[in-house]
This record gives sequence, structure tokens and C-alpha cells, in this order.
Amino acid sequence: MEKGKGRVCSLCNEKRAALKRPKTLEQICRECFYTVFEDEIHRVIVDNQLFKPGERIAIGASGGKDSTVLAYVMSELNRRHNYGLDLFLLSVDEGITGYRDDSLETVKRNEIQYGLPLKVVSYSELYGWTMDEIVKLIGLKNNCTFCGVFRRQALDRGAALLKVDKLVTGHNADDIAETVLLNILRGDIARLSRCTSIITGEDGPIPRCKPFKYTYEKEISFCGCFVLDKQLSNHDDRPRAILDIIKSGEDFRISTSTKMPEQGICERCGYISSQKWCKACVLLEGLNRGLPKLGIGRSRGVRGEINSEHNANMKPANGTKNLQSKQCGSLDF
Ligand SMILES: Nc1ncnc2c1ncn2[C@@H]1O[C@H](COP(=O)(O)OP(=O)(O)OP(=O)(O)O)[C@@H](O)[C@H]1O
Repeated sequence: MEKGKGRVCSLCNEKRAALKRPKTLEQICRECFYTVFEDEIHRVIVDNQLFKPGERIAIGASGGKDSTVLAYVMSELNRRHNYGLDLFLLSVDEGITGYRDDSLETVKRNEIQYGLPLKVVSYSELYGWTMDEIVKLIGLKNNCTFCGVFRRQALDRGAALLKVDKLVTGHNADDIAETVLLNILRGDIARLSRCTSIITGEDGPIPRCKPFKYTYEKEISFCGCFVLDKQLSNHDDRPRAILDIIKSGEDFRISTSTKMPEQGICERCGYISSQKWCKACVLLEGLNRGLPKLGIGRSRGVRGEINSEHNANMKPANGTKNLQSKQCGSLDF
């Protein structure tokens, strides 16, 4: 390699290194990066036995970088390694003008590029409310609670409509490390114990998998060409910090005497819930009654109150009936 033209790739020893991997600090070329990136995800899929041949898999497709790269990698690995999977794109349209309508255009392009059938489910058809309408009613504070809870359930409903065996999402190592820390700070033992699992919801009808569990967000960005090469080296001090946080979450053991919430079924819509009504139904009830603050926050009192005065005349959320899954919540995967 000529002097002054930069380092040579530490893997192929031929091409010029284009980036320093945030995870390992190796200096590698673009071509070797794509190879190790895809190979690592293939290993994660195989080692964790995420899929079985013949399964129908929905890819949660938001149109953002993580799920766009996930759709690409899943279709590529499925073809290259003969996984034998039937892949689908599943998008939730929250009804946020100027945001989701734009990203749905990206998903529609992915549908054509990767030849994957696309299903879009919307808050307006499932709940009778768009996020724009909810924000108009409650303002910008707390609207994330509605969006997170409704999205989680909407993904499950869409997956049930597609009759898939599993749902994969683009949650990455950074997301999981952040969730571990948040759950520790909130003292949420139940979520801490399951947020590092690569597969969740196996006791429900539609398990969720995170093939990017060990993949750093910066590498996904690079793969999607969303950031410049030089932005990739921010983890120089502690390249393994993110993986170490995930490991500490995995190592966390719950004492057998800790009382965990019992999972039951929402009496109103059939979704799994530790209370009489699931969180989505409580929030929806608040919206329909013109009391949108009911059910917001962690106060057992408010939720308990609405859970104790079941209104038989209220219609459950539209969509698939008697769908079961984990309790909803923005920190749940
Ligand atoms: N509206 C949506 N429709 C379908 N899937 C979604 C939607 N929003 C989120 N997801 C799924 O959940 C994952 C994590 O979502 P999150 O909102 O944390 O976004 P993110 O980390 O920015 O990911 P992305 O870059 O894919 O949007 C996404 O990668 C995707 O698989």
C-alpha cells in the first residue's frame, strides 16, 4: 500500500481501511465490513435458533434506518443461506402527518426493492384515533405513552392478520443497553428480567425476535450509508461498554421470593394483561370518555379505578379479537 494513503484493512490486508469498527476497533475496508456485518447477524440467527424452515416472519418496518437495514439483511441471508422463510413487511401507521407518511414511502420502496409483501395497519382503523388527533387532545406531554402502547399492540394485531409465526424488529445493542439502564433506574424487575432476551413473548401467539441484539447502531447506520465513516469511532474509550451493559442485564438474577406480576387476559380485547384491562384499553377508554389522562403514569390508583369500573358498553379496539401477548409498555420489546 502506498505511503500517505491510510491504513490497510486488517482483515483482507489489501484494500484501504474505510472505518474503525466501533465494536472491535479493527480498521477495515468497506467490503470486509459488509461481510463481517452480515456474517455476525447470520451467526446470531443460527446460534440462537431464531427461525425454523417454512416459518412466516413479519419484519416490523418503520421506514427508519434500523428496520430498513433489517429488511435488507433478512431477505439477503434468507436467500443466501436458504433459511426457507416467508418474509413480510409490517408497518404501523400512527397517523403522524409529515413523519410516518414520509417513512411509509421508504417502506413501499423496500417492498419493491426486496420483493417482500407489505401490510400496513393504522391507529385510525384499529383504535379510531390518529396520533395527530390524540396530540390535539392531550398536547405534546405524555403522547409517547399512547404511541408506545398502541404501537406495540398494533404490531401484534398486524402480525396476527398476516398469520405469521414470528415478528422481528430492528432493536439494536444500543437500544437494549439503554433499556437495561432505564429498567434499573425505574426498578422495574419484571421488564429488566426479559428486556435482554433475544426472543420474547414465546408464551403468547406471536414471539418477537431481535436479530440486531448484538449489533451496534453505528454499524447499522454505516451499513445503510446514513452517516459518514468518521462518525463511527465514538466508542474508542470503551468499545465493549454497550455489550457489557447487555451482559450485566443478562446476568441479573431474580430472587425466587420476588413477587412478579401475574399475566392474565384483558377482559375487553383479549390481549395479555396483568390487570383486568390492558393498558391500551385503559388509554382508549380515557380518550373516548374525554378523560385522556386516565391511565397515564404508573399510579396503580388511576389504573385500578378504571380497571374496577368495567364499562360493558365500550367497544374493544378493532382488529383481531382475543389476541394474546405480553403486557404493553414502551419499555417492553
Ligand atoms: N411504525 C412502525 N411500524 C413497524 N415497525 C415499527 C414501527 N415503529 C417501530 N417499529 C419496529 O420497532 C423497532 C424499534 O423502533 P424504534 O421506534 O425504537 O425505532 P428506531 O430504533 O429508530 O428503529 P428504526 O430506525 O427502524 O425506525 C424498529 O426497528 C421496527 O422494527
